[in-house]
Amino acid sequence: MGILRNSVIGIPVLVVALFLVRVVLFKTGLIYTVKQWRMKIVDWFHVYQFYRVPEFNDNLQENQLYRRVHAYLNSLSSIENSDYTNLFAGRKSNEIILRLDRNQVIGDEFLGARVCWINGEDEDGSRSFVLKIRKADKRRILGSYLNHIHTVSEELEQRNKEPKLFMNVAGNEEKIGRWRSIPFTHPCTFDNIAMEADLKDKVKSDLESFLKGKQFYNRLGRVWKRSYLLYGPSGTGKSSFVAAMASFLNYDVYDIDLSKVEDDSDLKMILLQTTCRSVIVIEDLDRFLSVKSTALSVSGVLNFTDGILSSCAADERIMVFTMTSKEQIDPAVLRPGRVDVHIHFPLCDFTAFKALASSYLGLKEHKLFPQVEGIFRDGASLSPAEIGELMIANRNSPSRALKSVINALQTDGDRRGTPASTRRLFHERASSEDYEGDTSGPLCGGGSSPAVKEFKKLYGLLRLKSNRKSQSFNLTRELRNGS
Ligand SMILES: Nc1ncnc2c1ncn2[C@@H]1O[C@H](COP(=O)(O)OP(=O)(O)OP(=O)(O)O)[C@@H](O)[C@H]1O
Ligand SMILES: [Mg+2]
Repeated sequence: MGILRNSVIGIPVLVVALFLVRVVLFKTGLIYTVKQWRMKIVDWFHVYQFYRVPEFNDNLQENQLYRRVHAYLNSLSSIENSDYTNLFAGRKSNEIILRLDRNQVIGDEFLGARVCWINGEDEDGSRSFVLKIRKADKRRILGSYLNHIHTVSEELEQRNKEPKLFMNVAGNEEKIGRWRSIPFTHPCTFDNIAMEADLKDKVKSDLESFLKGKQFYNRLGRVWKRSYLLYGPSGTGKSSFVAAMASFLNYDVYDIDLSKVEDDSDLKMILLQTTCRSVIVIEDLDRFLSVKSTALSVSGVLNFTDGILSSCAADERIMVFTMTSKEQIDPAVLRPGRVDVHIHFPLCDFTAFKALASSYLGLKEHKLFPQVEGIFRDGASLSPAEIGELMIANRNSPSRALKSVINALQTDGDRRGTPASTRRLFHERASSEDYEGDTSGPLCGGGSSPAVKEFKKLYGLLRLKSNRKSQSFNLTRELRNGS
C-alpha cells in the first residue's frame, strides 16, 4: 500500500523533475556542454587520423583541394552549430551567407561515419583545413568522401560563382600570397559596348570555341589558353571589353600591376598563384615597354604566355594585353601563338556614335543625325568615352546632348579620325608644334570652345599625347586566328 502511494506521488514528481532538468539544460545551453563531454569521452576510445589540406602547395600555387573543401564546408548546415561564424551579405538582397571563422571546428557525416574539420590559420597567416577522421572509418570512406566533396563543390561553384577581381600587391606587402581580391561586379557586357556587331560576334564565338576546346588543346599538346591584344586610343573601350569578356565567360579577373612586380622571377611567382578559369590582364603594355627602368623584361612578361611556365600553372585561361598602339612594338613580341587575337579599338565612327546614342539617350533616329554623320565623314572623331560623357551630362535633353557632341567634334575632333596617310601629309605641312602639342589642342589647351570648356570642367579628361599619333580612320579591325 505504502509502495503504491509512494509511486503514485513519486512518478509525477520524477517526471516533473526530469522536465525541469530538460528545460534547464536546453534553456541554458548546458545540453551543449553535456554533448561536448559525451563526444570527448567517446573520442578517448577511438584512434584518429589527421589530414591537412594547405591553401598553397610548395610552389606557392593555390591548392585546388583547399578551394573545394572551403566551398563544401561553407555549404554545410552544421556550420550553424559552429561556435564562431562570420556573416556576410549575399548577392541577393536580404541574403546572409555564413562563413566558418578561423580555427573553428565543423562536423560532417558521410556513410554513417562522423568526421570533423578544423579551419586552421597559423600565426604567419597561412591557412589550411585539417580533416579529423577515425582510423576505423578511414579505409571505408576517405576516397569516396573526398570524391563527394569534389562533386558537391563543383556543383556549388557552377551555381554560385561570384567572379572576383584580383590585384597584385608588392612583395613587401605580402602576407598571404600576392593577390588581394574583391567581388567583380563590373556592369559592362558585350551588349552595351559600341563596336561592330560582326566583330563582337567573332570574339564571342572565338571565346565559346575556346571554352569547348579542352580536348582539342590536349590533343595538340598545347596549353589550354588564349591570348588577346586590345589596342587603340584611350577611352575606346579596351578595359570595358576585358570586363565584358570576363562576364561573358564568368571568369575571375587577375589585373597585373607591373609596377608592383620586382623582376622576371617575381612575375613568375605571381602568375603561378593565379587560378584556372581566369582572365589575366596586363594593361598599357606599350607604356611598360617604353620604360626601361625596371628589372622586368619583355621576355619575362611574354614567356609566360608561350613558355613552359604556363603549362605549370592552371589552364583554361585568357591572357589580355592592352596598349594604345602596336606600331612601336617588335612584331616578334606579338607573334601568333604568343598573342592569338589582335583587336583594334578605333575612335568613334558614325555607327558607333549611333550605338552610343541608342544606349545613352535612347535615340534610334534624330534630325541632327545627318549633320553628325557629315562631320564624321569629314574625318572628325572623338573617343566613345568622350562622346559617352557628353551624352551622360546632357541625358535629360537629347537635342542638347547631340549639339554638344557636334560642337566637340567640330572643335576637338578635327582630323582625329582622318586616315593616317592624309594626316601624314597634313603633318608635313604643319609645324611640329601643331601636331605634337596636345596643349595647343582645344580639348587640352587654352583656345577651347565653350563646349570643350564645359567638357573639361565636368570631367577633367586628359588625352594622352600618344593618342593622336595612333589614330587611323581606316579601321583595320583584325581578328586574326594565329593558332
Ligand atoms: N566602345 C564603347 N562602347 C561603350 N562605351 C564605351 C566604349 N568605349 C568607351 N566607353 C566608355 O568610356 C569609358 C572609358 O572606357 P575604357 O576605360 O574601357 O577605355 P580604355 O580604352 O580602356 O581607355 P584607356 O586606354 O585610357 O584605359 C567607360 O566608362 C566606357 O563605358
Ligand atoms: Mg583602360
